[in-house]
Amino acid sequence: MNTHAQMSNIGVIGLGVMGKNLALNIADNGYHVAVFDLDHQKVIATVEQEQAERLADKAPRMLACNNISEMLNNLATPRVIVLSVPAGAPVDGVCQSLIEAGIEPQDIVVDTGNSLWTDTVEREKNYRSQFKFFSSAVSGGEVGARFGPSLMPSGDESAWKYVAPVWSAIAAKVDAETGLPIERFEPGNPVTQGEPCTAYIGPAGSGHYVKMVHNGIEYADMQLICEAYQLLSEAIGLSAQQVGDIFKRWNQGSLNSYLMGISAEVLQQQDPLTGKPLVEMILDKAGQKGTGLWTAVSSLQIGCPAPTIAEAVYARAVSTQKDLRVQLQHKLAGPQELSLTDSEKAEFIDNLEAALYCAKVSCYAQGFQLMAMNAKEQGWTLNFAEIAKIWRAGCIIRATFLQSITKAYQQDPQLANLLMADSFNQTIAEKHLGWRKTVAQAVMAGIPAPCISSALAYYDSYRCETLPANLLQGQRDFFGAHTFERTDKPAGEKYHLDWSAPQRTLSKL
Ligand SMILES: NC(=O)C1=CN([C@@H]2O[C@H](COP(=O)(O)OP(=O)(O)OC[C@H]3O[C@@H](n4cnc5c(N)ncnc54)[C@H](OP(=O)(O)O)[C@@H]3O)[C@@H](O)[C@H]2O)C=CC1
Ligand SMILES: O=C(CO)[C@H](O)[C@H](O)COP(=O)(O)O
Repeated sequence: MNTHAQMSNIGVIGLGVMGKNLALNIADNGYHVAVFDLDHQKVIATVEQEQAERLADKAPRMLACNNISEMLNNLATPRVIVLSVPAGAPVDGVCQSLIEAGIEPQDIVVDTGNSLWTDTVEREKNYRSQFKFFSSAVSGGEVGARFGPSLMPSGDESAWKYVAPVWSAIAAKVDAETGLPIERFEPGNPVTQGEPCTAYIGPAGSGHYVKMVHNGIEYADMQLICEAYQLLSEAIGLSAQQVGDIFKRWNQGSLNSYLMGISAEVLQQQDPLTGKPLVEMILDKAGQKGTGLWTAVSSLQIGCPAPTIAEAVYARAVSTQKDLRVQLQHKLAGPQELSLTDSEKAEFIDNLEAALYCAKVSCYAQGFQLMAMNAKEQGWTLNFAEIAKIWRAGCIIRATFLQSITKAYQQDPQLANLLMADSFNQTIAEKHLGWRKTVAQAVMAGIPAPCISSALAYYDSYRCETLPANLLQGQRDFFGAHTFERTDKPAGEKYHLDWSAPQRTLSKL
């Protein structure tokens, strides 16, 4: 990359939560960054933060731009411009401004937002003659963007070769042997050793698809933990503090994950206004920006079951219907509260730990299978061991567990489903009774656990050689002459029974 002293190496447009921190991270790694946002206060704040955090012996690395033309004029060529603006129309708005400001065909625009993957495919085609539209989905939130996110780049391979050194520098790092994150949260002192959590994913759109599924899994992972919280609170009456302690303990074992760790912290935070647990003062209406929904929609469109991800989206939807829940709470009959002895409570907690682990495997199995099926449809070759590897640090779903997924796909890159991997199905064999008891007790206590239970239904469905879809095909043939295949005849041969005729004759179509 050209590092002419007066020119910046990279431009960042959009200095919100992610863009500002990505810009600071890039500067920490020795690159000169030109920054722009519609809100000039954010430009000034970013430059001032770089100034405040920079070591005294270092030269400034952040250039404030008043407009996009100024940015283009101050970037070494070919120019690399990172977009960190909200997904949708703002991305095209900025691309249009870049065209008007004179961006050139060899320049590279990298969309790091949570764009819909099909939009990315279209943009790559639409902007091809004006510049190279590249994408690199990012996960890690504010802290990840600042000190090392997980990055999922895809698109033009020449663009990737050009930006790869920067991406490797700014990405989160893991220890190659253990797969554990190497973290340091010090401005001006980035982690330089270890394996970077970034890898070229594939053709345009594939990185955003993989990030979308990451977020779908994120939704399910979060909801699973929330269900555990509700079960521990309502079925056995633990306080938020006590649930936090259990989560901290689980976070030392096979359930270790960033989300488990932060959930414990949230549960144990005191409300500065009331002194009560903050979680009890937070309104139980969940927000969403769309990536979980897109994952569920994609699974339905492709016909790849991802019920736990879909249930996580529905759980957020039902949470927003607070008024209706308030009205119905006294109208709908429910069972009596569970009455458990101390030893039964201890067993309940152990079973729940097993249930969470098994449900997590089920949910990742759904996400990885979805990626595989869409990749097949799109003609992408995805490397699932690499995908699991780059999720081991930096991203929101980072977890020790991802090292086992990496190994499973390294052993068999063509694994049809994670449940086929012996490392997982053998562990589930040891734990599934706890999972089943948890679901049964949740049902008997009348406490909703849509993700824990749908993950079990998914698992059990794959244990069935025969599903009742035979009856379903019979129903379809009965009312709509939709035909059926027979178990004793070659696949593809269609049969129909004349249900309305007294003789009910069978015909081969
Ligand atoms: N927050 C997170 O944890 C994560 C977010 N993402 C994705 O990254 C992207 C950015 O997210 P985030 O930083 O949270 O969002 P923010 O809303 O915090 O920041 C977006 C910034 O872009 C600015 N902006 C909007 N339009 C333009 C434009 N045309 N030209 C210049 N600047 C513009 C906004 O300015 P203004 O406010 O004045 O409109 C704002 O400062 C989104 O796609 C998001 O989904 C991805 C991973 C994690
Ligand atoms: O991409 C992310 C992390 O990986 C974001 O945090 C995501 O925007 C969160 O999604 P939602 O607002 O729908 O919960």
